Amino acid sequence: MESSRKLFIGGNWKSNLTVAQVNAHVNEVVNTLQIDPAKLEVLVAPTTLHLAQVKSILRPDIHLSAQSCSPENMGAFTGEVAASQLKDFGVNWVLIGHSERRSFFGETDAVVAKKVTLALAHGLNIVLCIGENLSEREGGQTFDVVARQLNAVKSAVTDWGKIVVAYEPVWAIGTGRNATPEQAQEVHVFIRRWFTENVNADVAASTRVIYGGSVTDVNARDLIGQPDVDGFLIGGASLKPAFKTIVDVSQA
Ligand SMILES: O=C[C@H](O)COP(=O)(O)O
Repeated sequence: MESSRKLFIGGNWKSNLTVAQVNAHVNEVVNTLQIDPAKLEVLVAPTTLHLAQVKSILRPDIHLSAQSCSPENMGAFTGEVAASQLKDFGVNWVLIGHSERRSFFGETDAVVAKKVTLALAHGLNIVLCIGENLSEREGGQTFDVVARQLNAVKSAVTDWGKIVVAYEPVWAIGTGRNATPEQAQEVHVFIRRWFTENVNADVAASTRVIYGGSVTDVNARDLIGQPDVDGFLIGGASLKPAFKTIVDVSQA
């Protein structure tokens, strides 16, 4: 990355870790990260069940995030946690639109937009996840899919300053097959152009666009070297000591 945008690295723990493992990982890895606050913001997203535990031990300079929020306000919605409840509890970030929510739990673009509306209404910051699946990439539809997913939230977003966009090609998530630096850069440039054409040049220049999909301590350096890759959303490697190495090489 070569810009005035501050780097952003998120660890999405997905549906992983026990209570004991959460304690060990926060104490031994997350809380020992070396973070230059002028250069980098770091976020961790444990399961909803572990938010309280992590909140009680996490370093205050690291953002705590939920992995999802309800598309509805508080009320009779069994199993859901409302954006207002996250905010009330002291969680200021939420991941929205992750491909696992979209593909395994049927979250449509419309549901994603409802969540974005409520999250912003209640003052949350959002990591908005977008990206194409393998057949869409092979069919040459990557830009169409990414544009469709951005168009779906456009009218819901009242403040792009509260949003980090995570480009996560589905075919790269958890597969060990990361996008090449050139593939990531190409889509990030497209996303920035979408901002120029659909929002404005300031938002295009200032919005962080991070990459997710099989990021490791081995490939992070090359990916972060791309001018429009502003950081990472990391799944598997965020559960390991490799997270520390990724943070280190990204700031170097
Ligand atoms: O949210 C994170 C992404 O799904 C990437 O997961 P991964 O690093 O395990 O491929």
